[in-house]
Amino acid sequence: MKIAVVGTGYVGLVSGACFADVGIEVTCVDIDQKKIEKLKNGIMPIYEPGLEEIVVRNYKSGRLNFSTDLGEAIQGASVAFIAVGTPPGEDGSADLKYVLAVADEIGQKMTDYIVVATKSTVPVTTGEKVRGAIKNALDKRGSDLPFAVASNPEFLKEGAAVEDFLKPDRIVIGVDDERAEEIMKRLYKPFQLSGERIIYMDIPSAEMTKYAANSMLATKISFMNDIANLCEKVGADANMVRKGIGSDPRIGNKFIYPGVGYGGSCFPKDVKAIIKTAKQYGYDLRVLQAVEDVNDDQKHVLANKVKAHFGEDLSGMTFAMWGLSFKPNTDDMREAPAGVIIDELRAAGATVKAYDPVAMEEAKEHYLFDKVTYCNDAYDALVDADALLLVTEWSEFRIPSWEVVGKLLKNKLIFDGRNIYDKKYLKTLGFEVYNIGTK
Ligand SMILES: NC(=O)C1=CN([C@@H]2O[C@H](COP(=O)(O)OP(=O)(O)OC[C@H]3O[C@@H](n4cnc5c(N)ncnc54)[C@H](O)[C@@H]3O)[C@@H](O)[C@H]2O)C=CC1
Ligand SMILES: O=C(O)[C@H]1O[C@H](OP(=O)(O)OP(=O)(O)OC[C@H]2O[C@@H](n3ccc(=O)[nH]c3=O)[C@H](O)[C@@H]2O)[C@H](O)[C@@H](O)[C@@H]1O
Repeated sequence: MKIAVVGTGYVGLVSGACFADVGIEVTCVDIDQKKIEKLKNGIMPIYEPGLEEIVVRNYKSGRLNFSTDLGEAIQGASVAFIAVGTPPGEDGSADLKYVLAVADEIGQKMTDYIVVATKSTVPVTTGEKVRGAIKNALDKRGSDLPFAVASNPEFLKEGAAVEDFLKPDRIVIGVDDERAEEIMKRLYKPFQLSGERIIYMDIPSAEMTKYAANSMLATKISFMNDIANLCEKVGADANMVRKGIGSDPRIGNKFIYPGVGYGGSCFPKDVKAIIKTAKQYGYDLRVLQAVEDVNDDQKHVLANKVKAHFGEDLSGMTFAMWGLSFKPNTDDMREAPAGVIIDELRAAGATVKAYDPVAMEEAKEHYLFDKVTYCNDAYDALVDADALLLVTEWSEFRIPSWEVVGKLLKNKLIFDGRNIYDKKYLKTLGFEVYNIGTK
């Protein structure tokens, strides 16, 4: 079986490599020539654990190819996945220009029946727009080649993307064409090792499922951040409360970790987009508006604690920051809370020395530029700093040498934005620790 994956980013590259790994012939397509050249030379454009190994292995075996030529890639392919970005437009709605450009190009270049499956996160009705764009392009050619559209939203998490793709909780397929359903069933057979994991539904429901899933997860996080902030005020311990509620399977113990707010390329944009969709239909998603508001505020919580300790004016002060990426195990800086915290500290007159195990190049080139001093290692960031701010919970930050930390910092003072440090233990070592609602 042969497929094309158009858009070779976090989702397209991982999906393409994983499909190739189970024996499918895959061509990953991108308009970014440099990215394609890098991949052909075994250089990964993103950091994702386990990705390099399966990309290189499958490229060498010939099952995985990289190209900038969409027309060639879809020749003989049963499915063309659209996996390009859907960034927020100015009004918060998902910008579909990349998705529809690909649909148009497929319509221009297809030569046989093909299933065009949208993997990008797209609002309800996009399936119809994709169908329209392909049909339009075919009409312009005077062609009536048959095709089908499908919605196949992706649920992988960055930092665990390969694992998530190879062992999905579920595979959602929105489809309204029997032939297309059969093709998708065959394609996903290798991922169904234990039991039936495909959920078939109509296309709008599949599109909505993706937004509902991300919105629910974002809701859990904002809810817990709100509760943790209250815990702090009333003298309760958010860690204990988290354990206490998480043990109820109806609530579950995942995604209820308070912190400095959710970031990343998806929760912020998808929550905005679904709110916008609802507005277009005259409906107010009040819960999700609150989720977004709480998250916007939560990104300021750590800097506010710094100011509550030192005062509003931080002129001449230096802060060490451990972690820049929006979560561990990724170099992705999109909507990373670190950016908001850095801006706030700088606006109050402070300077920031930062260290992140993998995201510093990305931060330097695309997001933070020269807003911070980038350090060689975690300890280097502490030299002459007035306090340490833990922003991303990379494993290597969990058990540092407290003796060294205490010697390098000017004050034994820590602002722990992810609740990874034991406040009581550190107190015995002479550290003062502020965190998100735990004792
Ligand atoms: N990043 C993630 O963890 C997840 C993302 N998604 C969704 O998947 C979609 C893609 O997200 P990412 O992979 O993060 O985006 P990305 O920005 O990493 O990658 C998109 C790629 O598409 C390419 N592209 C743009 N226009 C093109 C065209 N006309 N032809 C060929 N290539 C083109 C870009 O050059 C880029 O390499 C988004 O809708 C996102 O919401 C869904 C689940 C997880
Ligand atoms: O649509 C997407 O792109 C993806 O969005 C999220 O994945 P991702 O953004 O990669 O990472 P998450 O692990 O979900 O973390 C998102 C943010 O929430 C924060 N978070 C997560 C969990 C938690 O308990 N507390 C918390 O603050 C993380 O620090 C991070 O900033 C979803 O988990 C994926 O299922 C989905 O496919």
